[in-house]
This record gives sequence, C-alpha cells and structure tokens, in this order.
Amino acid sequence: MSYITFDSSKQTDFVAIGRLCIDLNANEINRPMEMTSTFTKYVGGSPANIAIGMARLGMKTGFVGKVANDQMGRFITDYLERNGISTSGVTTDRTGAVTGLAFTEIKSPSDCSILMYRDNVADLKLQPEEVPEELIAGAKMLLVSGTALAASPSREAVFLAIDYARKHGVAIAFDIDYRPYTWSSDAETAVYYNLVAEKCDIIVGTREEFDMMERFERNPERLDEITAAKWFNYAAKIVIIKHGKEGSIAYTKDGASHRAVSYPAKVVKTFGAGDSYAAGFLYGLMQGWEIARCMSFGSAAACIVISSHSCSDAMPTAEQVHDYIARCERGEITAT
Ligand SMILES: Nc1ncnc2c1ncn2[C@@H]1O[C@H](COP(=O)(O)OP(=O)(O)OP(=O)(O)O)[C@@H](O)[C@H]1O
Ligand SMILES: O=C(O)C[C@@H](O)[C@H](O)C(=O)CO
Repeated sequence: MSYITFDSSKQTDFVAIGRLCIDLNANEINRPMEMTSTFTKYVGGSPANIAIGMARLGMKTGFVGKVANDQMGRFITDYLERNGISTSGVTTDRTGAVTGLAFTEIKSPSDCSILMYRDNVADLKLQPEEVPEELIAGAKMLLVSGTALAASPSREAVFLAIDYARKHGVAIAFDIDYRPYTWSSDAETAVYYNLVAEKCDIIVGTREEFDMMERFERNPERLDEITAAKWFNYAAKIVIIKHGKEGSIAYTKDGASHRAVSYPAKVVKTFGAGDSYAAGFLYGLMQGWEIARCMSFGSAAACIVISSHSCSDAMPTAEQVHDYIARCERGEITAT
C-alpha cells in the first residue's frame, strides 16, 4: 500500500533544509575526549547526513542551507558537489558566522557522546528570502530537521520552505532531530516542533524526542500508539518511533503498525544510526516499497554507519545495504 504520493514529474527526488556542519570524530576511540588528541573531519549535521545518504543511494538530491564564509564552508559545499548534491540552495554567510562543530567522543561502542559548538553558527542565519521556491517546487520530497527551528531567521525559513512544499505538492518528512544544547526553553522547543509536525506527512523521531514534544500532553506511559494517533489528526500518514538497538515501530494512518527489529552490527559508535535509518527508510518509500521493507532497509543502512568511524562518509549505496541484509540472513554478521 502506498501511503505517500510522490509526483514523478518532479526533476529532483529529495531536498533537505537545515544545518551543514562539521563532525570532528576522535581518532583515539574507547577513551574519554579528554584523553584524545586527534580527530578526523567529516561533513556533518543531521540533515546533511541524510541528504548525503539519499544521494549515495542514487536519489537526485538538493540542499537548502547556509555555510560560513571560510575554509569549513567551502569544504562542505565541495563535498556536497562531489557527492552529486545540488548546492544551488546553499548560501554563504557574510556576517562572520562560523560552522557548527560536533566533537564526537567514543568511550565505548555503546557509550558515545557529542560535544556541539553552536554559538553564532551560519546554519541558523538562513533567511526566508534565501529559500529557493523553485528548488523545493521541483522536488518529490522535502526533509525538515528540527534543530533548524532553534533560532530566527532559520526558523522562519523552515516554515516558508514547508509552505512552498505544501503549495507544490511536495511530500514533507520531519526528522525531529532534537539537540537540547541548541534550545533555551522546553516550552519554546515543544511549541515549534509541534507546529512543524502538524504540517508533515512523515514524522520520524526517538521515543525521547516525542516525549519532548508531548511534555504538555497526557501520555504518562509514553505509549507509542498514543503518540502516533495524535499526528494522524493532522497531515501525517506515517509516524516512526525509533528505539535504538531494540528497533523501530511505524504507525500508518490506516491504523496499521509495523515493528522492525535491528540487524546485528559490529558497532564502532552509535551516532549516525538515526540519519542513515532515515535515509534508508525514505529511499525505500520513494521506491514504492512496503513499510516493513523500508524499515528493514533503513535498519541495515544504520548498521553500516554505526559500524564505521564516520556518519556522512559511511553512508552506504543501495547495493551495500542489500548485501548487508543478505549477509545477515546468511548468519555471516554477528553483533558485538
Ligand atoms: N546498536 C545497534 N545495533 C543495531 N542497530 C541499531 C543499533 N542502534 C540503532 N540501530 C538501528 O538504527 C535505528 C535508529 O537508531 P536510534 O533509535 O538510536 O536513532 P537515533 O537516536 O536518532 O540515532 P542517532 O544516535 O544517530 O541520533 C534503530 O531503529 C535500529 O534499527
Ligand atoms: O547532527 C549533528 O549536528 C551531529 C551529526 O553531524 C553527527 O554525525 C551525529 O550526531 C549524527 O547523528
């Protein structure tokens, strides 16, 4: 059953809006960051990771965002272009803003954390007038990432992008992407996330991220089905709640639900799971696959990324994901 309609006449498959940042992943793993001295630099930012994932899977992809007017900004735009992602919607900040940095700490495969430097970042200075209506209008799907709502003018740019998408029949996916360090008030966070979620066809988040959005509502046992039911009263057709190694649950507007277990993985670090899962799932939807197959594909894509040192660089091709699933089915991959 197809829950989302994609306009096949559109020239671009996927456009994401939000932050373009840099990951600095500690090379000395299995120790605290205080004891590391070298890092490897990758393009980062959740929506950037997802867009790179979609491009790696063969989707014609574009990006709407803002980069710093420095070497990091140029590193990012060069990387996007080398990965076949249109940067026509990427503008350069001229105010001296900087590139958001995510220092990642890998204390153990299951104990990872991210230290984010996000003061005066260029990505939150994206202006509404810098959102290209024609790029969004020509896409099958727009991805909105929640952290872009953390400050003006980026916040207003996102709402305008959503309006463009709805005006032009573009499917809208919302990856909640809640990063507490970027927000100043719980109430402000919940309000803006809810205002966006009401307009989206697909909503993806962890149980904790939905808890943040529901902080003023009655769902004391945090039941996933109660969470999902709310959004079907708005624009949502699919609501996905991710549960880490325990897998994920997808609810659809027709009342069905689909559980997906995770695949085994030789985990290097846990972060990047959500972005690769989102890319794999959304790719599957765009192929017209059943929900369960989309979830499995996303789950396998996540395993490939969490088994790697990077997020963006490790985003897999479709062939790699299919191969990973086949190897798991043959029992060739065991979890560590
Ligand atoms: N340790 C793991 N082993 C195997 N699969 C995993 C593991 N952790 C996550 N996954 C897969 O990735 C999916 C998304 O992971 P998770 O629920 O951690 O999202 P997230 O918190 O958004 O990820 P991130 O850490 O990137 O923010 C899970 O539903 C599961 O399929
Ligand atoms: O989203 C961020 O700003 C951090 C990411 O770049 C990092 O790769 C990660 O945490 C992915 O989940």
